[in-house]
Amino acid sequence: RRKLPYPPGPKGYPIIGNMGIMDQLTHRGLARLAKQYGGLFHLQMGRLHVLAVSTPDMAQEVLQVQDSVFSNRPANVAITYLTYNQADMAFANYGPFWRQMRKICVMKLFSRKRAESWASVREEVDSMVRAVMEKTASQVNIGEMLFALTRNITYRAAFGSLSHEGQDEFMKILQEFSKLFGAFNIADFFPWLDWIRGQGFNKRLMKARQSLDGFIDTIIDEHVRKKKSDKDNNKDESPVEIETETEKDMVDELLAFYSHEDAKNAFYDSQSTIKLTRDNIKAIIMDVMFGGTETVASAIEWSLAELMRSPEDLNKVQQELKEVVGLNRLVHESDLGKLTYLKCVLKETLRLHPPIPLFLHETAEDSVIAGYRIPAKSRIMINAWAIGRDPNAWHDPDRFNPSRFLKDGAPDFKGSNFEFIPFGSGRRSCPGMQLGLYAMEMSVAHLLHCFKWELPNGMEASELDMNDVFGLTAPRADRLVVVPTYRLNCPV
Ligand code: HEM
Repeated sequence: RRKLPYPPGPKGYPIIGNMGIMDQLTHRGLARLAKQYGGLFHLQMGRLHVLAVSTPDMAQEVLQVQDSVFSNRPANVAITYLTYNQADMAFANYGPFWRQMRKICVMKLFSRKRAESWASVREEVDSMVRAVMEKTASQVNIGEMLFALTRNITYRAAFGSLSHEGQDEFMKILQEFSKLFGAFNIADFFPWLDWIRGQGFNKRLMKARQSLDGFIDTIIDEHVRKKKSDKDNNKDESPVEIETETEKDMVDELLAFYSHEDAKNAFYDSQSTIKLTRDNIKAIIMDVMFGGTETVASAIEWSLAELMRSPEDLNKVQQELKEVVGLNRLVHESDLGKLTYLKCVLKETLRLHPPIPLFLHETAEDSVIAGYRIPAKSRIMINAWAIGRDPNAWHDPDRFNPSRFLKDGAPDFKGSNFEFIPFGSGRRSCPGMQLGLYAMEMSVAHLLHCFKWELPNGMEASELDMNDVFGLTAPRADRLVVVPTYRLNCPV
Protein backbone atom coordinates (compact mmCIF):
# COMPACT_ATOMS: atom_id res chain seq x y z
CA ARG A 1 0.00 0.00 0.00
CA ARG A 2 2.83 2.37 0.85
CA LYS A 3 4.03 2.14 -2.75
CA LEU A 4 0.72 3.39 -4.11
CA PRO A 5 0.44 7.09 -4.96
CA TYR A 6 -1.78 9.56 -3.09
CA PRO A 7 -4.78 10.79 -5.10
CA PRO A 8 -3.98 13.72 -7.42
CA GLY A 9 -3.94 17.24 -6.00
CA PRO A 10 -2.26 20.64 -6.21
CA LYS A 11 1.49 20.64 -5.73
CA GLY A 12 2.54 21.84 -2.30
CA TYR A 13 5.65 23.32 -0.67
CA PRO A 14 8.06 21.35 1.54
CA ILE A 15 6.87 21.03 5.17
CA ILE A 16 3.79 23.26 4.86
CA GLY A 17 2.43 21.39 1.83
CA ASN A 18 -0.77 23.07 0.58
CA MET A 19 -1.29 25.33 3.57
CA GLY A 20 -0.96 28.29 1.22
CA ILE A 21 -4.46 27.50 -0.06
CA MET A 22 -6.13 27.10 3.36
CA ASP A 23 -8.76 29.62 2.28
CA GLN A 24 -9.93 27.11 -0.36
CA LEU A 25 -11.16 24.66 2.30
CA THR A 26 -14.78 25.69 1.85
CA HIS A 27 -17.49 23.89 -0.13
CA ARG A 28 -17.07 26.34 -3.02
CA GLY A 29 -13.26 26.37 -2.98
CA LEU A 30 -13.05 22.56 -2.88
CA ALA A 31 -15.67 22.27 -5.66
CA ARG A 32 -13.47 24.52 -7.85
CA LEU A 33 -10.40 22.37 -7.13
CA ALA A 34 -12.42 19.20 -7.86
CA LYS A 35 -13.04 20.46 -11.41
CA GLN A 36 -9.27 20.38 -11.91
CA TYR A 37 -8.26 17.32 -9.85
CA GLY A 38 -11.33 15.06 -9.88
CA GLY A 39 -13.87 13.49 -7.52
CA LEU A 40 -11.17 12.43 -5.03
CA PHE A 41 -8.18 14.71 -4.54
CA HIS A 42 -5.45 15.08 -1.95
CA LEU A 43 -4.10 18.06 -0.03
CA GLN A 44 -1.20 18.03 2.39
CA MET A 45 -1.75 20.45 5.29
CA GLY A 46 1.40 20.31 7.39
CA ARG A 47 1.34 16.79 8.84
CA LEU A 48 -2.30 16.27 7.90
CA HIS A 49 -3.53 14.41 4.83
CA VAL A 50 -6.82 15.91 3.63
CA LEU A 51 -8.98 14.13 1.05
CA ALA A 52 -11.84 15.93 -0.69
CA VAL A 53 -14.72 13.80 -1.98
CA SER A 54 -16.83 15.59 -4.58
CA THR A 55 -18.70 13.04 -6.73
CA PRO A 56 -21.52 10.54 -5.97
CA ASP A 57 -19.38 7.46 -6.78
CA MET A 58 -16.57 8.55 -4.44
CA ALA A 59 -19.12 9.42 -1.72
CA GLN A 60 -20.55 5.90 -2.05
CA GLU A 61 -17.06 4.46 -1.70
CA VAL A 62 -16.42 6.22 1.65
CA LEU A 63 -19.96 6.21 3.10
CA GLN A 64 -21.02 2.73 2.05
CA VAL A 65 -18.40 0.43 0.51
CA GLN A 66 -15.63 1.20 3.05
CA ASP A 67 -17.74 2.90 5.70
CA SER A 68 -16.18 1.11 8.68
CA VAL A 69 -12.80 2.66 7.83
CA PHE A 70 -14.14 6.15 7.04
CA SER A 71 -16.54 6.73 9.96
CA ASN A 72 -14.35 8.34 12.63
CA ARG A 73 -14.54 12.05 13.38
CA PRO A 74 -11.49 14.31 13.31
CA ALA A 75 -11.06 16.17 16.57
CA ASN A 76 -8.73 19.14 16.94
CA VAL A 77 -7.53 20.58 20.25
CA ALA A 78 -10.62 22.79 20.66
CA ILE A 79 -13.13 20.08 19.77
CA THR A 80 -11.52 17.57 22.13
CA TYR A 81 -11.60 19.99 25.04
CA LEU A 82 -15.06 21.42 24.37
CA THR A 83 -16.72 18.01 23.89
CA TYR A 84 -15.27 16.79 27.21
CA ASN A 85 -12.87 14.52 25.34
CA GLN A 86 -15.36 13.40 22.68
CA ALA A 87 -17.88 12.38 25.37
CA ASP A 88 -20.78 13.11 23.01
CA MET A 89 -22.15 11.33 19.93
CA ALA A 90 -21.38 13.70 17.03
CA PHE A 91 -17.63 13.85 17.72
CA ALA A 92 -17.12 10.38 19.23
CA ASN A 93 -15.14 8.00 17.07
CA TYR A 94 -16.98 5.11 15.49
CA GLY A 95 -17.06 2.16 17.94
CA PRO A 96 -19.06 0.62 20.83
CA PHE A 97 -19.29 3.88 22.85
CA TRP A 98 -20.58 5.87 19.85
CA ARG A 99 -23.05 3.05 19.04
CA GLN A 100 -24.52 3.17 22.56
CA MET A 101 -24.74 6.96 22.55
CA ARG A 102 -26.42 6.90 19.16
CA LYS A 103 -28.92 4.29 20.36
CA ILE A 104 -29.86 6.47 23.33
CA CYS A 105 -30.20 9.57 21.13
CA VAL A 106 -32.24 7.86 18.41
CA MET A 107 -34.56 6.00 20.78
CA LYS A 108 -34.91 8.51 23.58
CA LEU A 109 -34.30 11.97 22.12
CA PHE A 110 -35.18 12.07 18.41
CA SER A 111 -37.79 9.32 18.15
CA ARG A 112 -41.28 10.08 16.84
CA LYS A 113 -42.50 8.53 20.09
CA ARG A 114 -41.05 11.45 22.07
CA ALA A 115 -44.13 13.55 21.47
CA GLU A 116 -42.81 16.55 23.44
CA SER A 117 -40.23 17.54 20.79
CA TRP A 118 -42.83 17.34 18.02
CA ALA A 119 -45.39 19.25 20.06
CA SER A 120 -42.86 22.02 20.69
CA VAL A 121 -42.39 22.35 16.89
CA ARG A 122 -46.13 22.88 16.40
CA GLU A 123 -46.47 25.36 19.26
CA GLU A 124 -43.44 27.40 18.27
CA VAL A 125 -44.52 27.52 14.59
CA ASP A 126 -47.96 28.75 15.73
CA SER A 127 -46.42 31.49 17.81
CA MET A 128 -44.13 32.56 14.92
CA VAL A 129 -47.17 32.79 12.59
CA ARG A 130 -48.93 34.99 15.16
CA ALA A 131 -45.84 37.21 15.40
CA VAL A 132 -45.74 37.58 11.58
CA MET A 133 -49.49 38.33 11.62
CA GLU A 134 -48.84 41.35 13.82
CA LYS A 135 -46.52 42.76 11.19
CA THR A 136 -48.53 42.17 8.01
CA ALA A 137 -48.06 44.73 5.26
CA SER A 138 -44.73 45.85 6.77
CA GLN A 139 -41.17 44.58 6.36
CA VAL A 140 -40.46 41.40 8.33
CA ASN A 141 -37.00 39.98 8.91
CA ILE A 142 -38.22 36.43 8.41
CA GLY A 143 -34.65 35.08 8.47
CA GLU A 144 -34.14 36.33 12.07
CA MET A 145 -37.54 34.95 13.05
CA LEU A 146 -36.68 31.51 11.65
CA PHE A 147 -33.40 31.33 13.56
CA ALA A 148 -35.29 32.34 16.74
CA LEU A 149 -37.90 29.67 15.95
CA THR A 150 -35.43 26.79 15.74
CA ARG A 151 -33.50 28.05 18.78
CA ASN A 152 -36.77 27.99 20.75
CA ILE A 153 -37.65 24.51 19.49
CA THR A 154 -34.31 22.95 20.41
CA TYR A 155 -34.00 24.86 23.69
CA ARG A 156 -37.47 23.71 24.78
CA ALA A 157 -36.85 20.14 23.64
CA ALA A 158 -33.59 20.07 25.62
CA PHE A 159 -34.53 21.92 28.81
CA GLY A 160 -38.32 21.82 28.95
CA SER A 161 -38.98 25.53 29.46
CA LEU A 162 -38.35 28.72 27.52
CA SER A 163 -36.70 31.13 29.94
CA HIS A 164 -35.57 34.06 27.79
CA GLU A 165 -32.88 35.11 30.23
CA GLY A 166 -31.42 31.61 30.29
CA GLN A 167 -31.72 31.34 26.55
CA ASP A 168 -29.75 34.54 25.92
CA GLU A 169 -26.97 33.31 28.19
CA PHE A 170 -26.95 29.90 26.50
CA MET A 171 -26.86 31.41 22.99
CA LYS A 172 -23.75 33.41 23.95
CA ILE A 173 -22.08 30.19 25.10
CA LEU A 174 -23.03 28.45 21.85
CA GLN A 175 -21.62 31.31 19.75
CA GLU A 176 -18.31 31.18 21.60
CA PHE A 177 -18.14 27.39 21.16
CA SER A 178 -18.83 27.80 17.45
CA LYS A 179 -16.01 30.35 17.07
CA LEU A 180 -13.56 28.16 19.00
CA PHE A 181 -14.47 25.07 16.93
CA GLY A 182 -13.59 26.97 13.78
CA ALA A 183 -10.55 28.88 15.09
CA PHE A 184 -7.33 28.30 13.20
CA ASN A 185 -4.89 26.47 15.41
CA ILE A 186 -1.37 25.78 14.21
CA ALA A 187 -1.03 22.76 16.57
CA ASP A 188 -3.64 20.87 14.54
CA PHE A 189 -1.22 20.80 11.59
CA PHE A 190 2.15 20.80 13.37
CA PRO A 191 1.81 19.18 16.81
CA TRP A 192 5.42 20.12 17.67
CA LEU A 193 4.38 23.79 17.46
CA ASP A 194 1.80 23.35 20.22
CA TRP A 195 3.76 25.75 22.45
CA ILE A 196 2.94 28.63 20.04
CA ARG A 197 -0.77 28.24 20.71
CA GLY A 198 -0.42 30.71 23.55
CA GLN A 199 -2.21 31.07 26.83
CA GLY A 200 -4.87 33.31 25.28
CA PHE A 201 -6.46 30.49 23.31
CA ASN A 202 -6.23 28.04 26.21
CA LYS A 203 -7.86 30.55 28.55
CA ARG A 204 -10.71 31.10 26.08
CA LEU A 205 -11.28 27.34 25.85
CA MET A 206 -11.34 26.98 29.62
CA LYS A 207 -13.65 29.95 30.07
CA ALA A 208 -16.09 28.62 27.44
CA ARG A 209 -16.29 25.24 29.13
CA GLN A 210 -16.66 26.79 32.59
CA SER A 211 -19.61 28.86 31.32
CA LEU A 212 -21.27 25.73 29.92
CA ASP A 213 -20.61 23.83 33.16
CA GLY A 214 -22.14 26.63 35.21
CA PHE A 215 -25.19 26.82 32.97
CA ILE A 216 -26.04 23.17 32.47
CA ASP A 217 -25.00 21.99 35.95
CA THR A 218 -27.66 24.30 37.42
CA ILE A 219 -30.26 22.84 35.05
CA ILE A 220 -29.18 19.26 35.79
CA ASP A 221 -29.32 19.95 39.56
CA GLU A 222 -32.85 21.36 39.22
CA HIS A 223 -33.93 18.28 37.24
CA VAL A 224 -32.36 15.92 39.79
CA ARG A 225 -34.13 17.77 42.65
CA LYS A 226 -37.46 17.71 40.80
CA LYS A 227 -37.12 14.03 39.99
CA LYS A 228 -36.45 13.29 43.65
CA SER A 229 -39.38 15.33 44.91
CA ASP A 230 -41.73 13.77 42.27
CA LYS A 231 -40.58 10.37 43.46
CA ASP A 232 -41.19 11.29 47.13
CA ASN A 233 -44.66 12.67 46.34
CA ASN A 234 -45.61 9.61 44.32
CA LYS A 235 -44.26 6.97 46.66
CA ASP A 236 -47.61 5.21 46.92
CA GLU A 237 -48.57 5.48 43.25
CA SER A 238 -47.79 2.93 40.56
CA PRO A 239 -44.77 3.70 38.31
CA VAL A 240 -47.02 3.81 35.23
CA GLU A 241 -48.91 6.77 36.62
CA ILE A 242 -45.68 8.61 37.41
CA GLU A 243 -44.47 8.21 33.80
CA THR A 244 -47.58 9.69 32.26
CA GLU A 245 -47.89 12.51 34.75
CA THR A 246 -44.71 14.43 33.97
CA GLU A 247 -43.61 15.77 30.60
CA LYS A 248 -40.02 14.78 29.98
CA ASP A 249 -37.42 17.00 28.31
CA MET A 250 -34.10 15.72 26.94
CA VAL A 251 -32.26 16.30 30.24
CA ASP A 252 -34.85 14.08 31.98
CA GLU A 253 -34.40 11.38 29.35
CA LEU A 254 -30.62 11.48 29.73
CA LEU A 255 -30.77 11.54 33.52
CA ALA A 256 -32.44 8.12 33.39
CA PHE A 257 -28.95 6.87 32.35
CA TYR A 258 -27.05 9.04 34.87
CA SER A 259 -24.74 7.11 37.16
CA HIS A 260 -23.47 9.13 40.13
CA GLU A 261 -21.56 12.29 40.90
CA ASP A 262 -18.11 10.70 41.10
CA ALA A 263 -18.11 8.75 37.81
CA LYS A 264 -15.38 10.07 35.51
CA ASN A 265 -16.27 8.07 32.39
CA ALA A 266 -19.35 6.35 30.99
CA PHE A 267 -19.48 2.66 32.02
CA TYR A 268 -21.74 -0.39 31.79
CA ASP A 269 -23.60 -1.57 34.91
CA SER A 270 -24.19 -5.21 35.86
CA GLN A 271 -27.22 -5.34 33.49
CA SER A 272 -25.00 -4.12 30.61
CA THR A 273 -26.83 -0.78 30.51
CA ILE A 274 -24.65 2.21 29.74
CA LYS A 275 -24.33 4.75 32.54
CA LEU A 276 -23.64 8.37 31.61
CA THR A 277 -21.69 11.05 33.42
CA ARG A 278 -22.55 14.74 33.65
CA ASP A 279 -19.98 15.38 30.92
CA ASN A 280 -21.78 12.98 28.57
CA ILE A 281 -25.09 14.73 29.23
CA LYS A 282 -23.64 18.19 28.64
CA ALA A 283 -21.87 17.11 25.46
CA ILE A 284 -25.01 15.46 24.02
CA ILE A 285 -27.09 18.56 24.73
CA MET A 286 -24.52 20.59 22.79
CA ASP A 287 -24.84 18.12 19.86
CA VAL A 288 -28.57 18.69 19.79
CA MET A 289 -28.21 22.47 19.92
CA PHE A 290 -25.54 22.52 17.18
CA GLY A 291 -27.19 19.82 15.05
CA GLY A 292 -30.75 21.04 15.25
CA THR A 293 -30.72 24.84 15.24
CA GLU A 294 -28.84 26.43 12.32
CA THR A 295 -29.36 23.46 10.00
CA VAL A 296 -33.15 23.67 10.10
CA ALA A 297 -33.38 27.48 10.14
CA SER A 298 -31.04 27.90 7.19
CA ALA A 299 -32.91 25.26 5.14
CA ILE A 300 -36.25 27.02 5.72
CA GLU A 301 -34.80 30.45 4.95
CA TRP A 302 -33.18 29.18 1.72
CA SER A 303 -36.45 27.59 0.58
CA LEU A 304 -38.33 30.89 1.05
CA ALA A 305 -35.57 32.83 -0.72
CA GLU A 306 -35.59 30.43 -3.69
CA LEU A 307 -39.39 30.73 -3.91
CA MET A 308 -39.18 34.53 -3.86
CA ARG A 309 -36.92 34.24 -6.91
CA SER A 310 -39.26 31.78 -8.60
CA PRO A 311 -42.86 33.18 -8.49
CA GLU A 312 -44.13 30.32 -10.62
CA ASP A 313 -43.07 27.71 -8.04
CA LEU A 314 -44.34 29.90 -5.19
CA ASN A 315 -47.70 30.04 -6.94
CA LYS A 316 -47.77 26.25 -7.42
CA VAL A 317 -47.15 25.60 -3.70
CA GLN A 318 -49.78 28.12 -2.63
CA GLN A 319 -52.28 26.66 -5.08
CA GLU A 320 -51.58 23.18 -3.69
CA LEU A 321 -52.16 24.47 -0.14
CA LYS A 322 -55.45 26.04 -1.25
CA GLU A 323 -56.61 22.75 -2.77
CA VAL A 324 -55.46 20.46 0.05
CA VAL A 325 -56.20 22.65 3.09
CA GLY A 326 -58.51 25.39 1.78
CA LEU A 327 -58.49 28.96 3.08
CA ASN A 328 -60.86 28.49 6.00
CA ARG A 329 -58.58 26.68 8.46
CA LEU A 330 -54.88 26.33 9.33
CA VAL A 331 -52.61 23.48 8.11
CA HIS A 332 -52.83 20.31 10.22
CA GLU A 333 -50.14 17.70 10.64
CA SER A 334 -52.29 15.24 8.68
CA ASP A 335 -52.17 17.55 5.61
CA LEU A 336 -48.38 17.32 5.27
CA GLY A 337 -48.42 13.93 3.48
CA LYS A 338 -50.58 15.42 0.69
CA LEU A 339 -48.38 18.45 -0.01
CA THR A 340 -46.38 16.88 -2.82
CA TYR A 341 -45.07 20.03 -4.48
CA LEU A 342 -44.06 21.58 -1.17
CA LYS A 343 -41.97 18.48 -0.46
CA CYS A 344 -40.33 18.84 -3.91
CA VAL A 345 -39.46 22.47 -3.06
CA LEU A 346 -37.80 21.37 0.18
CA LYS A 347 -35.84 18.63 -1.59
CA GLU A 348 -34.67 21.03 -4.28
CA THR A 349 -33.59 23.48 -1.56
CA LEU A 350 -31.61 20.78 0.24
CA ARG A 351 -29.95 19.80 -3.05
CA LEU A 352 -28.78 23.35 -3.84
CA HIS A 353 -28.16 24.48 -0.25
CA PRO A 354 -27.33 21.47 1.94
CA PRO A 355 -27.25 23.02 5.45
CA ILE A 356 -24.05 21.08 6.27
CA PRO A 357 -22.11 21.49 3.02
CA LEU A 358 -18.99 19.56 4.09
CA PHE A 359 -19.12 16.40 6.22
CA LEU A 360 -15.97 15.83 8.23
CA HIS A 361 -14.80 12.25 8.74
CA GLU A 362 -11.46 10.62 9.57
CA THR A 363 -9.99 7.27 8.50
CA ALA A 364 -9.42 4.67 11.22
CA GLU A 365 -6.70 2.78 9.30
CA ASP A 366 -4.76 2.76 6.02
CA SER A 367 -6.95 2.06 3.01
CA VAL A 368 -7.06 2.21 -0.78
CA ILE A 369 -9.60 3.92 -3.04
CA ALA A 370 -9.48 3.68 -6.84
CA GLY A 371 -5.85 2.52 -6.64
CA TYR A 372 -4.79 5.47 -4.45
CA ARG A 373 -3.30 5.31 -0.99
CA ILE A 374 -5.32 6.82 1.88
CA PRO A 375 -3.31 6.83 5.13
CA ALA A 376 -4.83 6.24 8.57
CA LYS A 377 -5.98 9.43 10.35
CA SER A 378 -6.58 11.27 7.05
CA ARG A 379 -9.20 14.00 7.20
CA ILE A 380 -12.04 13.32 4.78
CA MET A 381 -14.19 16.22 3.56
CA ILE A 382 -17.32 15.01 1.77
CA ASN A 383 -18.62 17.91 -0.28
CA ALA A 384 -22.41 17.49 -0.32
CA TRP A 385 -22.75 20.91 -1.95
CA ALA A 386 -20.59 19.91 -4.94
CA ILE A 387 -22.28 16.49 -5.18
CA GLY A 388 -25.75 18.09 -5.33
CA ARG A 389 -24.56 20.22 -8.26
CA ASP A 390 -22.59 17.54 -10.11
CA PRO A 391 -23.37 18.03 -13.84
CA ASN A 392 -22.93 14.29 -14.48
CA ALA A 393 -25.68 13.49 -11.97
CA TRP A 394 -28.09 16.42 -12.44
CA HIS A 395 -29.55 18.09 -15.50
CA ASP A 396 -29.09 21.88 -15.43
CA PRO A 397 -27.66 21.52 -11.89
CA ASP A 398 -27.53 25.19 -10.84
CA ARG A 399 -31.19 25.87 -11.67
CA PHE A 400 -33.84 25.78 -8.91
CA ASN A 401 -36.34 23.34 -10.42
CA PRO A 402 -38.47 21.49 -7.80
CA SER A 403 -40.44 19.58 -10.45
CA ARG A 404 -37.34 17.44 -11.17
CA PHE A 405 -38.38 15.55 -8.01
CA LEU A 406 -41.83 14.76 -9.43
CA LYS A 407 -40.34 12.39 -11.99
CA ASP A 408 -40.55 8.63 -11.46
CA GLY A 409 -37.36 7.30 -9.93
CA ALA A 410 -36.21 10.77 -8.75
CA PRO A 411 -33.58 10.44 -6.00
CA ASP A 412 -34.55 10.59 -2.34
CA PHE A 413 -32.46 11.86 0.57
CA LYS A 414 -32.67 8.73 2.71
CA GLY A 415 -29.04 7.88 1.97
CA SER A 416 -29.07 5.34 -0.85
CA ASN A 417 -28.91 7.86 -3.74
CA PHE A 418 -25.40 9.21 -3.45
CA GLU A 419 -26.04 12.19 -5.74
CA PHE A 420 -28.40 13.56 -3.05
CA ILE A 421 -27.11 13.26 0.53
CA PRO A 422 -28.10 16.40 2.50
CA PHE A 423 -28.52 14.23 5.64
CA GLY A 424 -25.44 12.09 4.92
CA SER A 425 -25.61 8.35 4.43
CA GLY A 426 -24.82 5.26 6.52
CA ARG A 427 -23.44 5.10 10.02
CA ARG A 428 -22.81 8.79 10.63
CA SER A 429 -25.93 10.04 8.83
CA CYS A 430 -28.23 12.48 10.60
CA PRO A 431 -30.19 10.95 13.51
CA GLY A 432 -32.40 14.09 13.68
CA MET A 433 -33.60 13.88 10.07
CA GLN A 434 -37.29 13.19 10.83
CA LEU A 435 -37.49 15.95 13.43
CA GLY A 436 -35.68 18.39 11.11
CA LEU A 437 -37.97 17.57 8.17
CA TYR A 438 -41.04 17.93 10.34
CA ALA A 439 -39.94 21.40 11.50
CA MET A 440 -39.20 22.40 7.89
CA GLU A 441 -42.50 21.13 6.49
CA MET A 442 -44.60 22.62 9.29
CA SER A 443 -42.97 26.06 9.08
CA VAL A 444 -42.92 26.40 5.29
CA ALA A 445 -46.49 25.05 4.95
CA HIS A 446 -47.81 27.49 7.58
CA LEU A 447 -45.94 30.52 6.26
CA LEU A 448 -46.97 29.96 2.63
CA HIS A 449 -50.54 29.01 3.52
CA CYS A 450 -51.20 31.99 5.80
CA PHE A 451 -49.45 34.74 3.86
CA LYS A 452 -48.73 36.15 0.42
CA TRP A 453 -45.11 37.25 0.24
CA GLU A 454 -43.41 40.12 -1.59
CA LEU A 455 -39.91 41.54 -1.60
CA PRO A 456 -39.59 44.97 0.08
CA ASN A 457 -39.31 48.36 -1.65
CA GLY A 458 -40.23 47.02 -5.09
CA MET A 459 -37.06 44.89 -5.16
CA GLU A 460 -36.83 42.62 -8.24
CA ALA A 461 -36.48 38.87 -7.61
CA SER A 462 -33.20 38.89 -9.55
CA GLU A 463 -31.75 41.47 -7.12
CA LEU A 464 -32.05 39.12 -4.13
CA ASP A 465 -28.59 38.33 -2.76
CA MET A 466 -28.07 34.54 -2.82
CA ASN A 467 -24.58 34.41 -1.26
CA ASP A 468 -23.85 32.07 1.64
CA VAL A 469 -21.34 32.16 4.49
CA PHE A 470 -19.22 29.14 5.31
CA GLY A 471 -18.97 27.65 8.79
CA LEU A 472 -20.28 24.44 10.39
CA THR A 473 -23.38 25.29 8.28
CA ALA A 474 -23.80 27.50 5.20
CA PRO A 475 -26.69 29.92 5.86
CA ARG A 476 -27.56 32.94 3.70
CA ALA A 477 -25.10 35.79 4.03
CA ASP A 478 -27.97 38.29 4.51
CA ARG A 479 -31.14 37.50 6.47
CA LEU A 480 -34.23 37.42 4.23
CA VAL A 481 -36.56 40.42 4.59
CA VAL A 482 -40.08 40.19 3.10
CA VAL A 483 -43.51 41.82 3.25
CA PRO A 484 -46.38 39.44 4.19
CA THR A 485 -50.12 39.89 3.53
CA TYR A 486 -52.62 37.63 5.28
CA ARG A 487 -54.52 35.37 2.86
CA LEU A 488 -56.86 33.17 4.97
CA ASN A 489 -60.55 33.65 5.80
CA CYS A 490 -60.11 32.54 9.42
CA PRO A 491 -58.16 33.97 12.37
CA VAL A 492 -54.73 32.47 13.20
C1 HEM B 1 -32.48 20.21 7.79
C2 HEM B 1 -32.08 19.60 8.87
C3 HEM B 1 -30.81 18.80 9.04
C4 HEM B 1 -29.85 18.45 8.13
C5 HEM B 1 -29.79 18.79 6.65
C6 HEM B 1 -28.85 17.66 8.83
C7 HEM B 1 -27.71 17.10 8.25
C8 HEM B 1 -26.78 16.35 8.92
C9 HEM B 1 -25.58 15.82 8.33
C10 HEM B 1 -25.17 16.03 6.89
C11 HEM B 1 -24.89 15.14 9.30
C12 HEM B 1 -23.50 14.52 9.21
C13 HEM B 1 -23.35 13.37 8.25
C14 HEM B 1 -21.94 12.86 8.19
O1 HEM B 1 -21.05 13.34 8.89
O2 HEM B 1 -21.69 11.97 7.38
C15 HEM B 1 -25.66 15.26 10.52
C16 HEM B 1 -25.29 14.69 11.72
C17 HEM B 1 -25.96 14.91 12.89
N1 HEM B 1 -27.15 15.58 13.05
FE1 HEM B 1 -28.26 16.46 11.59
N2 HEM B 1 -29.22 17.56 10.15
C18 HEM B 1 -30.42 18.23 10.32
C19 HEM B 1 -31.15 18.32 11.49
C20 HEM B 1 -30.79 17.79 12.69
C21 HEM B 1 -31.56 17.88 13.90
C22 HEM B 1 -32.94 18.54 14.01
C23 HEM B 1 -30.83 17.29 14.89
C24 HEM B 1 -31.14 17.11 16.35
C25 HEM B 1 -32.14 17.59 17.00
C26 HEM B 1 -29.60 16.80 14.29
C27 HEM B 1 -28.59 16.15 14.98
C28 HEM B 1 -27.47 15.60 14.38
C29 HEM B 1 -26.42 14.89 15.13
C30 HEM B 1 -26.37 14.68 16.64
C31 HEM B 1 -25.48 14.44 14.18
C32 HEM B 1 -24.21 13.64 14.44
C33 HEM B 1 -24.44 12.15 14.19
C34 HEM B 1 -23.22 11.27 14.37
O3 HEM B 1 -22.10 11.75 14.26
O4 HEM B 1 -23.37 10.06 14.60
N3 HEM B 1 -29.61 17.13 12.96
N4 HEM B 1 -26.81 15.99 10.26
